[in-house]
Amino acid sequence: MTIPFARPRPAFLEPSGRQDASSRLDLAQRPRRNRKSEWTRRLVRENTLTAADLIWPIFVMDGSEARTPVSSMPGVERLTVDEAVREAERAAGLGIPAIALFPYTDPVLRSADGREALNRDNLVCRTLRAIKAAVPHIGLITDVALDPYTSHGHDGLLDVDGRILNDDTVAVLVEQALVQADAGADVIAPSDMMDGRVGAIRRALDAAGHIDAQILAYSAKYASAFYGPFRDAVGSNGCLKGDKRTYQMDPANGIEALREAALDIEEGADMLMVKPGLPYLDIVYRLKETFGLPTFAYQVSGEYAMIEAAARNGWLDGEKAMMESLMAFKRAGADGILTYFAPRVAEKLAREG
Ligand SMILES: NCc1[nH]cc(CCC(=O)O)c1CC(=O)O
Ligand SMILES: [Mg+2]
Repeated sequence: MTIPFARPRPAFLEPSGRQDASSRLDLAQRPRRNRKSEWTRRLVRENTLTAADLIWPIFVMDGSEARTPVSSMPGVERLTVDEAVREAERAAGLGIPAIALFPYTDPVLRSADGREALNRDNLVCRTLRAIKAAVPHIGLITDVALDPYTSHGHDGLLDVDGRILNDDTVAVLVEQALVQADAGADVIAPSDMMDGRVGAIRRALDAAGHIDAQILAYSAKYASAFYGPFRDAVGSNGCLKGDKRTYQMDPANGIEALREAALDIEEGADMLMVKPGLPYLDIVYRLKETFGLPTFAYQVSGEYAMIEAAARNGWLDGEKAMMESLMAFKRAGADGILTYFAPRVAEKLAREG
């Protein structure tokens, strides 16, 4: 009996190991040809990842000559200012263009109004000055939001009923941005998701003479479970009451991200950020396609933790997963990635050329 379309002799039965001509498909296009060996795979590769694509977020803390591990982010440590300077030197040597600073604020310095954010001698300002003095050529990015400084863990001010006061918060964020720019921040990155803060910050920076201070707007920042380990790292987990869904975006929304970005651009944003990263690659793609501004993605703490945890359990190849995840951002159109993997990736790229 003949079976329609069946091949008389499957190729794998040929003792020579060669394909039997009668089993050959008549294909004009065989995309696999371009993948047949490493040289051609390299030749046809559409995207590349280099150290210049990386922004390294680091956690700073008070004290000197010390590092403390962040338990939910294996391999990540909080650094005292002097150690942060050392790491900034290392990053610059590896070709990483910029560092983003996040402070672990002593609980006694946290208050309902987050006033430590405006202290010209706070941890972030001291770190900015120390790195600027020692490593003048690395870009310094600071986060504008009140959550590292508030006793309730929210990014803004609350009224008596626990509601966020948008416009009063913006007034404080403007002051926070000025304090950071005065201390040497090159890029001001509002991550708070208040309405109107980019415009207010732009006007205030310009009025104060910080015309060249860039604004990296966290335009599409989602209310995400993937920030958990970060809140550990900056010590706001214990104090956060409720959630951030009245200001951070609903993970179900995509078109809204376009609107948020359009507003931030009108208000003066130089660069856009999408956060988290991997679960929101569609947003990265749409923002880049629609606006064409430099667009970054934040591979957040939970994304880092997932890869690290699986790798440390032997469940996946951590280094390969790290590289693949970062390449995915480039493929989606990101100009760069904020990632806790930054120094590891840069070292790997330097090793492998
Ligand atoms: N302004 C807060 C802020 N800035 C960066 C992150 C998260 C980054 C990460 O998870 O790595 C958060 C967390 C939050 O919104 O609660
Ligand atoms: Mg907005």
